[in-house]
Order: sequence, then structure tokens, then C-alpha cells
Amino acid sequence: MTMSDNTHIITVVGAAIVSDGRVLCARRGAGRHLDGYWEFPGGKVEDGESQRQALRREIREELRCEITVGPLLRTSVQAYDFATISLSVFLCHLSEGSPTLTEHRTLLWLTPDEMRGLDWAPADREAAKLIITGSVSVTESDMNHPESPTTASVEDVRTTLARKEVPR
Ligand SMILES: Nc1nc2c([nH]c(=O)n2[C@H]2C[C@H](O)[C@@H](COP(=O)(O)OP(=O)(O)OP(=O)(O)O)O2)c(=O)[nH]1
Repeated sequence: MTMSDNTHIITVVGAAIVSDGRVLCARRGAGRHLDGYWEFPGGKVEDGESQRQALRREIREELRCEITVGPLLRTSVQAYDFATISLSVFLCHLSEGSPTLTEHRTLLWLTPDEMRGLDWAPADREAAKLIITGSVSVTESDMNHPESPTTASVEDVRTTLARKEVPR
């Protein structure tokens, strides 16, 4: 495959880490695809990994902290000039440590309204919009089963965003 091959679909996972009503937003660093765009931290799923395993690994490597991966928020397929990406964004909480800046330009904890002003990577726009508008649909019980494969509803998103007990 060459860099211009956009027929091969690459599976990527992103974490919408929520804490105290805010979401961790990351700005991509220099020398990477989509430099300067905002994204949900994460990366490519490797062979033999589940999406949730990949996400925990990527966050450990990239942000040096541990997360609990909750419900799937959105999967979006985006054809870039370098590849076609299938991006699945999951609602997550911090379970140990706090995010450390390593390869991103910036990390910010933002309210859904503040997220509106960012230049999101094209693959992330649908998931970001669901948080910004609160228009996702789930039940509160999904959040009691963090590994549940169900898609998040607006109630879960609101419940997650409203949680106070997770340290930022
Ligand atoms: N991690 C992550 N990647 C995203 C998001 N949205 C989006 O379009 N991407 C793209 C950028 C990359 O081309 C691809 C894989 O992400 P990555 O973080 O592993 O990519 P990378 O460029 O650092 O990897 P590499 O090929 O340079 O080794 O997915 C997102 O929200 N999070």
C-alpha cells in the first residue's frame, strides 16, 4: 500500500475522556497526519486487540494514564487523501493517574460548548457534534456496565458529563 491508497480502511479508536463536566480534547502535533487539528486521543487498533484494549493501550502510551472505556459514542468513516479511517469514539473515564502531554501540541479539558469552537479532524466531527449538542441517545444503565457494546444515548452522555467523582 502507498501513502495515497485510500481504499484500505484503517481502524482507529478515540477516547472522549470525561471528568467533571469536561471532555479532554487534544490538538495533534507537528509531523503527524492532520497536524493542528483537534482529536480524541487514541490510535490504530493492532492485530489481535479489541477496540477497547487498543484504546487503553494507546491512552497508556500517549497520555501515561489509565482509563475505563464506556459506551461507544460514534463510528465514522472518513476518506482522507492518505487513507480511509474508521474512527470509533468511546466515552471514557480516568481510572488512574492524570493525562500527561507527550506527543500532542495541547491537551485541554473543555465543556461541550467550548468544544464547538475547535477545528476538529474531519473523522471526529460527528462524535464531537453529539457531545456539543447533547443529541446522542443512551440509557443511564449503560454507564453501569462500562464494557457494554451498546451505543451511548444522550442520557448516558449527560450523566457522564455531569459526574463529579472522577478527579480531573
Ligand atoms: N488518534 C486519533 N487519530 C485520529 C483521530 N481522528 C482522525 O482522523 N485520526 C487519524 C489520524 C491518523 O492518520 C490515524 C491514526 O491515528 P494515530 O494517532 O495512530 O496516527 P499517527 O499519525 O500518529 O500514526 P502514524 O501513522 O504516524 O504512525 O487516524 C482521532 O480522533 N484520534
